[in-house]
Amino acid sequence: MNLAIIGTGYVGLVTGACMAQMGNNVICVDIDEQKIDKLKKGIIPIYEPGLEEIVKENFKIGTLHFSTDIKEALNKSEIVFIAVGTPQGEDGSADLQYVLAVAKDIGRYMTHPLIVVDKSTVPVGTADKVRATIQQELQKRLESGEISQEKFNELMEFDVVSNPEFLKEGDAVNDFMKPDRVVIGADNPKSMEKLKELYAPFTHSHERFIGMDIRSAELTKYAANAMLATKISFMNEMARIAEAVGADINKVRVGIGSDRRIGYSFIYPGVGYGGSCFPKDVKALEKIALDAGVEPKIVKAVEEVNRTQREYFLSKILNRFGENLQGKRFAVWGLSFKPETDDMREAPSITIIKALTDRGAKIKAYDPKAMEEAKNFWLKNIKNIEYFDNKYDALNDADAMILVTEWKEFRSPDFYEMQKRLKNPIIFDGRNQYNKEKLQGIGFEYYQIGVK
Ligand SMILES: NC(=O)C1=CN([C@@H]2O[C@H](COP(=O)(O)OP(=O)(O)OC[C@H]3O[C@@H](n4cnc5c(N)ncnc54)[C@H](O)[C@@H]3O)[C@@H](O)[C@H]2O)C=CC1
Ligand SMILES: O=C(O)[C@H]1O[C@H](OP(=O)(O)OP(=O)(O)OC[C@H]2O[C@@H](n3ccc(=O)[nH]c3=O)[C@H](O)[C@@H]2O)[C@H](O)[C@@H](O)[C@@H]1O
Repeated sequence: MNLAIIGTGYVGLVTGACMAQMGNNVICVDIDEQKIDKLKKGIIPIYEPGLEEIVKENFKIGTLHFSTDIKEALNKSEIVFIAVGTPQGEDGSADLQYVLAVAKDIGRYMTHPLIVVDKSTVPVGTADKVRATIQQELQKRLESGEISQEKFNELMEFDVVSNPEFLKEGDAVNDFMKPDRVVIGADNPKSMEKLKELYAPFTHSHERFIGMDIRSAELTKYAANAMLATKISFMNEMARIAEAVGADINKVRVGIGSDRRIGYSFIYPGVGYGGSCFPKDVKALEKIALDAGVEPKIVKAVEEVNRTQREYFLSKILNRFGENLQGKRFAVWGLSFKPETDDMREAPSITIIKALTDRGAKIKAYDPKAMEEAKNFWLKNIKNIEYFDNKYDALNDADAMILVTEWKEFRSPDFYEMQKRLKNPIIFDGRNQYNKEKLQGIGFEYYQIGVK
């Protein structure tokens, strides 16, 4: 099929590349000219495992195109995906300005009735707003004489469908290619059939294809993210309880995860969830509920536990070194919000590094992929930070090492090399990566989450 994907970020680029890989003809559109120029030169603006290969391959064979011209892209397509950002607005709700700007463009430039698929995470009722925005633009075109009544009637056959995306960064291509499910919210059976056909190669059988009404599909996305965030906050609260009563959260995790009704995934305690989605989506769901007159007690608590989890981790460092950190140096391993990505949005490392440098500490940072992002943007205003190309070099003369992101290369480091480099053999592990007995046995002072 001929597809246009509007917004070439984490979701748009992965969707475009994977759709092209399955034999569709795809045009990826973005308003960011630099991004599109880079992509045309084969430079992938984000780090996402496996993405570069399929982008280059499909670009080369001509199934994947990049453009800043939405008009032309709409002209050549039968389905258009909206995959632009929906950041947190001032009152906590999702900011729809980018989605509605695309809807406006669609109404303005559509030359035949399109199926408009909303892939961005949006509040319940947004599909209606997208539909209304497109209709308004068509009406204007009719009134100005740009299109005839006949053409207007034809264009009004367009449809809006909800298709929330569930991929996670760091494994996005895999998630898109082999999804647990594809959710489509559509009122029109013809659009539902079309989307079923488009997604058939990804869902193999139709069992993974879940069709529903639009509002349920929109809410499904928030419910999924909030449920995953709830699991994490629950475990972070449990970790604090475990530590207070002298239990070991690592053992408790295995003890409960073995119950298939609970499962092992998303029950890893840590420094709190970050990233571009959980924080904003939990907040947006809270707003959706309040606007609908429902008090979202669990959702609020999930957010509160997450916020205070970073403080709980920080307090371990402050209890050990005191509130005044003048003259102290800390090596930080891991800056991105999770492994296998260079994304720094809402990364716990930002809060932790700011809190330490505000108290006078110097930071020696290392991350396998996110250092450029950190240096040029997210940690740009922090003076007392130095970046190293090697995880061991960051340790030299540091008072302690702080592990914030659990990249694979941190899993089994050379502890003797670490001891040689560090001023004090002290580790604050925000992701429970190591064995306490083993580390203590070789002379480390080791602090982790949920273990005294
Ligand atoms: N990042 C993720 O892992 C996931 C994100 N989502 C949702 O998908 C949506 C997109 O997220 P990301 O890909 O992370 O965002 P992003 O910020 O990486 O990319 C958005 C892109 O849209 C472009 N854009 C903005 N306005 C435009 C316009 N009028 N025309 C064309 N392009 C425009 C921006 O320049 C940017 O390149 C959000 O609603 C997010 O909540 C859903 C699932 C996973
Ligand atoms: O809507 C979205 O954008 C996406 O949000 C998350 O994906 P993502 O944020 O990319 O990454 P996750 O693997 O979910 O991690 C989110 C945060 O939770 C933390 N986490 C995760 C799992 C866990 O057990 N413990 C934990 O602290 C991670 O460190 C990270 O900071 C969801 O997993 C995706 O399904 C969803 O599509």
